[in-house]
Amino acid sequence: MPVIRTQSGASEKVLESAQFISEHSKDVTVPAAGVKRAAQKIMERMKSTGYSTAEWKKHQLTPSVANADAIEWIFVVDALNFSFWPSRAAEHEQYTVSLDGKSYRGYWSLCAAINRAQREHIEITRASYYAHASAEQLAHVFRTDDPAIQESIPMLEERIHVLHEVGQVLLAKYGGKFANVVRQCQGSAQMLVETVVREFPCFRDEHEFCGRPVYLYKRAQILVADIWACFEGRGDGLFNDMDQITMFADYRVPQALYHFGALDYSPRLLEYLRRSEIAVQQGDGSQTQPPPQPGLLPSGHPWELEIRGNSIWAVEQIRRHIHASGHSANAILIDFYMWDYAKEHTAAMRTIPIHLTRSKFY
Ligand SMILES: Nc1nc2c(c(CN[C@H]3C=C[C@H](O)[C@@H]3O)cn2[C@@H]2O[C@H](COP(=O)(O)O)[C@@H](O)[C@H]2O)c(=O)[nH]1
Repeated sequence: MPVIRTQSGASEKVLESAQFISEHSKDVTVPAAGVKRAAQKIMERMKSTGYSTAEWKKHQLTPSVANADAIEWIFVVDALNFSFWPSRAAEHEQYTVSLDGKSYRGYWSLCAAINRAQREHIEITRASYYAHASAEQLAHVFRTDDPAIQESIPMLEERIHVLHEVGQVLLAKYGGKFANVVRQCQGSAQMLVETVVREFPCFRDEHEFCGRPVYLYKRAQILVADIWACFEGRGDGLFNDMDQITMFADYRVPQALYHFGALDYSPRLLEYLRRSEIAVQQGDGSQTQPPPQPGLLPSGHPWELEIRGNSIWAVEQIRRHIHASGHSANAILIDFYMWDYAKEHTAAMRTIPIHLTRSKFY
């Protein structure tokens, strides 16, 4: 019997936070013309490719079978699914993992590292392993192809802490299996998001904006969405309230939204981001321009929250426009499409600066 929700669920808190951020933003807006352009592009794509959850398992790195092992794989990946942003500009210096003759960077390098470990008979998706694995063992799992030229996986210490934290909770309370957490939520995506942020602190993507708490819950929502997509909305992936899940406020989809004109930045924010990017790219100290304020945009900075909150709000406006045009698409499929678009059009996206904060939240 599916759970009937009463108080506002986690994703409703996210959408309400996004609206509040958008209404109180000074440097980021959601232009209606860009929303319309993006909605039309997405509807064209959905008509031509029939974009659906079936796409999820087609990638060579995602599980090809929807079963209990896939849930544990998704949980470990989404617990670590943050901040692959390189600190140097040269692509060949970015953290890279190769598998079956292909090299992967960014999010896919994480998936490749997990799959490589499994090939090496390291039980990286078992809580009994990662809850207590040593820093050396995990540094080996997330090693680069070539430490001589490539930087290490960003934020390795945070990733080790995250694995220990989530693994020990799973062992103590859920028999070591995230599948048990899923099944306890009886088909409610909202309950699962709430349970994840309650039980696993590293998923608590919560901040303060204009003096009040705001909730973004990017990784907790993408975790639920990946399970839903992997199982194509059936079995353990059957949730009765998936349409409440919002866009996942990462650092790629904002680029695609800006590219479509569904997100716009003030001149001063754009100038800051561009200078920060130059500062980061010339990280060897030979900076031709004075660096912006000391350090980069700190995590939780109003500008970072304006970009993330308006991204969620922009996707919601796109979803409403698609719905008003007589088509249906939830925020998840719109998000997946925008993320894949950003990855396919990397060159075009490169001209669009993003906030360069590294954070374990996204
Ligand atoms: N909003 C949103 N953010 C997403 C994803 C995904 C992967 N999902 C795909 C996997 C299977 C399905 O086919 C999905 O399409 C990763 N990320 C985020 O991007 C950032 C990494 O970027 P780069 O450094 O360029 O690889 C990082 O914050 C990561 O958390 C998504 O779907 N939506």
